[in-house]
Amino acid sequence: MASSASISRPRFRCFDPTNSYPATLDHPRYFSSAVSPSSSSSSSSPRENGFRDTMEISNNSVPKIVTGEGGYVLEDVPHLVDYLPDLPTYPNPLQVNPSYSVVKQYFVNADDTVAQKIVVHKDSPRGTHFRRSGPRQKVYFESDEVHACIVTCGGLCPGLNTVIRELVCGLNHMYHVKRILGIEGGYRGFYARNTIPLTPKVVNDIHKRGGTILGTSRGGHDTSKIVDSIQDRGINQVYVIGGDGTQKGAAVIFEEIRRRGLKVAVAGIPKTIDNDIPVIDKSFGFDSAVEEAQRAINAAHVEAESVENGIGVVKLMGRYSGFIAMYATLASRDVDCCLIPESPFYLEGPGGLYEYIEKRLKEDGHIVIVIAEGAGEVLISESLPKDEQDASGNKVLQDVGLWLSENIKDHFSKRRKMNITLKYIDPTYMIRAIPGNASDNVYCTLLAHSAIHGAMAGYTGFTVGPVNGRHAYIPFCRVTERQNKVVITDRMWARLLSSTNQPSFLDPKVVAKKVAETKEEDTEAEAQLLDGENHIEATAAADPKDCSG
Ligand SMILES: Nc1ncnc2c1ncn2[C@@H]1O[C@H](COP(=O)(O)OP(=O)(O)OP(=O)(O)O)[C@@H](O)[C@H]1O
Ligand SMILES: O=P(O)(O)OC[C@H]1O[C@](O)(CO)[C@@H](O)[C@@H]1O
Ligand SMILES: [Mg+2]
Repeated sequence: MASSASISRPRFRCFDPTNSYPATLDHPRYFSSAVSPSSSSSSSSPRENGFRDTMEISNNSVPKIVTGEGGYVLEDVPHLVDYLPDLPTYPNPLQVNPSYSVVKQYFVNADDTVAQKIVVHKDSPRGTHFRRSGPRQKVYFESDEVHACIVTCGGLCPGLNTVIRELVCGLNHMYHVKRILGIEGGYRGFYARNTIPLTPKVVNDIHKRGGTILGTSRGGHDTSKIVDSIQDRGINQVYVIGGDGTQKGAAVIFEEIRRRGLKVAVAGIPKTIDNDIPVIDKSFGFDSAVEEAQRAINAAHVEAESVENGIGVVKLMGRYSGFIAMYATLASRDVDCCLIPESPFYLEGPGGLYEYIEKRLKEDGHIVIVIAEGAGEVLISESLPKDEQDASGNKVLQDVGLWLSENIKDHFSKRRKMNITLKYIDPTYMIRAIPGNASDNVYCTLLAHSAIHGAMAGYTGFTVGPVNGRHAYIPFCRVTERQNKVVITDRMWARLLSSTNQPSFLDPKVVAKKVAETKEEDTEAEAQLLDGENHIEATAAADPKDCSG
């Protein structure tokens, strides 16, 4: 837990195993939450800079927490020397790379950490930080020793091929790595499929294509078979691209690798079109999806306004999080109603959806509704109960767009005897299959490079991603412990409501309850809103979470 900076304790130095100089965090306490700071079970390993007594690292994979003055907390990521203390280091080849050696301060300072909260009050604690990503002076792999592999898992997402390309080119161009394997067909490909040798030439123009050249899958995560395959093939850097399930799978692989004492770095690159991964500012592919969704919304609008009482319904992806629907709605300005999983709605009666549709039809002659695929889950499962799961254990959702369209037609044609024309558009898989747009492609480069620099520097068991605009290494557990969701008591959702003029579908008592719940449980969600708004009053405690369980 964050301790008061006023407590007097010895001045320690924070060890960064990848720089030749010690970091100088004031009064940090370097410990694992499972091992008391006074225990010294695993800290006696010699380090090349001689700082072996300045820290304690657990043999167990538990959060590495450094606390400092003013409520400063660093949630650090594992490093290979945590369990392989005698690893040699090498100068980073970028030191003599003509492109990079001229860049002032190209190497990341050992003390650099990235704050999770950037809106603070005068007396608020400094709060949680993550290790800043980027190249280190020293690396733990020689270039010709590296045997990397890349795997893509879960659903498709714009930009997947760009990340693959940038990993291959980055490893090759920056670190002269020649041996890179593509694992075909997701996790199961480690033990059930062939591998593809990846070179810059092979991946040269794959960023122009949607999907993943490696293929993907759900399910099939057999940890020991996967780690056997890694060990048998002599792979020592594993780059895993995928969503929350994939990052959980990567965490288990990392644990097994650590248990076997292998010199293998495991780096996760978060992929989620739904933007449901927490901590990071946003996920790659999200901007592309929002942009592509405009075409479907535009079509729905054109259809709806061309006929009498025209209703356009567009379904967008978002199993548990309505970010795509919310941002596509805000961007389009043609949408009259946006329905997302986080905001329950109802159809009948005063303040309900039917009443609102009728009002819009009377006033404007048409209405466009955007619905996220996970919205109205309670309503739909009441009328069409179904309990199916995909191979990864995710609930298979019914087609809420179709369900809503049928219900609207039924209500207005049969019960209200109104002549309506409804067009339902489901562009979900068309959106998911496009290549990344320009901004996502640049973002993918940064993610890939962060992952490469981290693995080369010996970090492992981490996910990369921007936190308040600065790229950081985030422990797996922090991105898998919960899902990122739209906070409907936040200003962004209020902006949407004021832009569409739709009812909130919530009575004031429910809103008050939501506000209370948000403050209690979901303090971090607010810290990484896409527009960068923070609610520090809800996060003042800044306690590091033990997400080891
Ligand atoms: N708890 C877990 N432990 C180990 N492996 C897991 C776990 N959850 C999911 N996986 C594995 O991760 C892979 C991807 O999971 P999943 O299908 O849920 O997609 P995802 O990564 O969450 O992406 P998407 O955003 O498309 O859903 C699958 O191969 C699955 O078996
Ligand atoms: O049809 P699939 O491959 O199961 O994917 C559908 C799911 O994948 C996602 O796009 C996440 O990748 C969800 O929005 C959606 O529910
Ligand atoms: Mg998932």
